Amino acid sequence: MTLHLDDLRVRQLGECRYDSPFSEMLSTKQTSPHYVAEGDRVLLEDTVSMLAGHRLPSVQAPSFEAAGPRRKIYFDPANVTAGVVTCGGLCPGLNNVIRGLVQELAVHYQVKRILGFRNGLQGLTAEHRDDTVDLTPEGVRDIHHAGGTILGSSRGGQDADEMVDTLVLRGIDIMFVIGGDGGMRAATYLSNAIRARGLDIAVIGVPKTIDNDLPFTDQSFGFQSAFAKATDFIAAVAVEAAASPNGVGIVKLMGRHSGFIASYAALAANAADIVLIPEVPFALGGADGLLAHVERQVRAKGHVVIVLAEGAGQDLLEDYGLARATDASGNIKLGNIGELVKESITAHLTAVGLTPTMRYIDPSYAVRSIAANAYDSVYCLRLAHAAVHAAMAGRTEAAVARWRRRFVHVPLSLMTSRRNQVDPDGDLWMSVLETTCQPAEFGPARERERVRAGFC
Ligand SMILES: Nc1ncnc2c1ncn2[C@@H]1O[C@H](COP(=O)(O)OP(=O)(O)OP(=O)(O)O)[C@@H](O)[C@H]1O
Ligand SMILES: O=P(O)(O)OC[C@H]1O[C@](O)(CO)[C@@H](O)[C@@H]1O
Ligand SMILES: [Mg+2]
Repeated sequence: MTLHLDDLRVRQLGECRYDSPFSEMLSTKQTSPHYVAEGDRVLLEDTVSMLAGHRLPSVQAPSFEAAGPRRKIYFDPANVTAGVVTCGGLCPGLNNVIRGLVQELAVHYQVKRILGFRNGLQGLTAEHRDDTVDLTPEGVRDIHHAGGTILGSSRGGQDADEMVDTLVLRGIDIMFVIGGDGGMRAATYLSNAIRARGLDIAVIGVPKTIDNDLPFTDQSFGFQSAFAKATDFIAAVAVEAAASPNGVGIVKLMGRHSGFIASYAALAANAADIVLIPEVPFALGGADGLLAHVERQVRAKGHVVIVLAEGAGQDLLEDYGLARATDASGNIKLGNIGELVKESITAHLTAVGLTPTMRYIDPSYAVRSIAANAYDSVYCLRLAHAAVHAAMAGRTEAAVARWRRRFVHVPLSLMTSRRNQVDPDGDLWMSVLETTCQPAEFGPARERERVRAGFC
């Protein structure tokens, strides 16, 4: 997919006529390594060869609008009502983002009315639209200490027109949607329905997901907290496996289509012998298969530690005739690859006279339900600030993201245009291979979905 400058332009509701509370502060600011001035842009690509590939002067090369406060804003803060919703799976930092949005809106822009819709997009249906929470700086003061979301979340589709009716009936001018790929898709549908009716409502997405599977963002918030927590479980399993005869430690982590949590947690723990992720298919049997490698590890070291993402090896489960079902949001329900790997290893090692001591942990919800760590807390707060500035300046159908360290506005359509995955040819996976010393492939090289490293 070749992206052009126009693909990266963000929609604006209209001319900015009101003075921003940040006007004075911005008057002397210029672009620096630590700041992108209003009107400047952030390049999509960051290598000389990728940039040169466009054969364009840098001002015409694909670039994102920089996020941040503007001197002039679109909405009159005195007349603004903002709405907030959190949707999809839990993720560390949801409460931090809610708190950041409320504080920025209320304290700096003096917005008086902020409504929290409950239980995800369900809260925007006719049935639930009046059951909102009034969000105030006092009310959200301490919420960032807790995991989850004070607003609740859910999966499952809602009618876009019904949701727009809710926004109109509740007088919403700005809607913040905090969600993953599904949430960004929902925000896009909502925006399309708003645009079709010619309404003056801004929709700003704040991308979240512990899977880190959203594109055009360096990392999604909560990811770092989640993989840090996962590291504890790998360390525990490694200790158990090392202290047991023929010890086999397995940790199954979330990661539906993307193995970022498994990869990062394995690198952080630096105790795994094998990492299995959805992006790299593997075979169980055969001289080069997973089971033979596990056997070699147990013979050589006396134990083995495996970290696997829940989405790994789903093709193997299909061989077992597993039906493909979907959840309420249309996401594929995965088969339990952890159980298959565990059972297969137990059977194999027993058959070769190495009866294993199995230590299997599936800490999924324990990893994503925690509060944000210090790094994510800062990140969430800054994303929230960027989201409020974007909305007050009349940007819409856009998400805020950090791209190559800078905060930027990304068109919603782009956020759902592809999936961020571990590139088997990229340097993250190379680090995993360097650390685990596992072979690049288990079994005959299989056809794998190519992950594109660049955008052109
Ligand atoms: N194509 C779509 N059109 C409209 N709404 C959608 C679409 N896809 C998802 N949604 C809605 O967005 C909400 C969140 O989606 P989903 O449950 O997939 O979680 P998510 O936002 O992807 O978060 P995560 O991946 O972190 O769990 C759900 O209410 C879902 O129905
Ligand atoms: O059990 P739930 O809520 O459907 O969530 C499970 C999914 O949510 C995620 O955490 C995020 O999409 C995935 O890693 C996982 O497959
Ligand atoms: Mg999702």
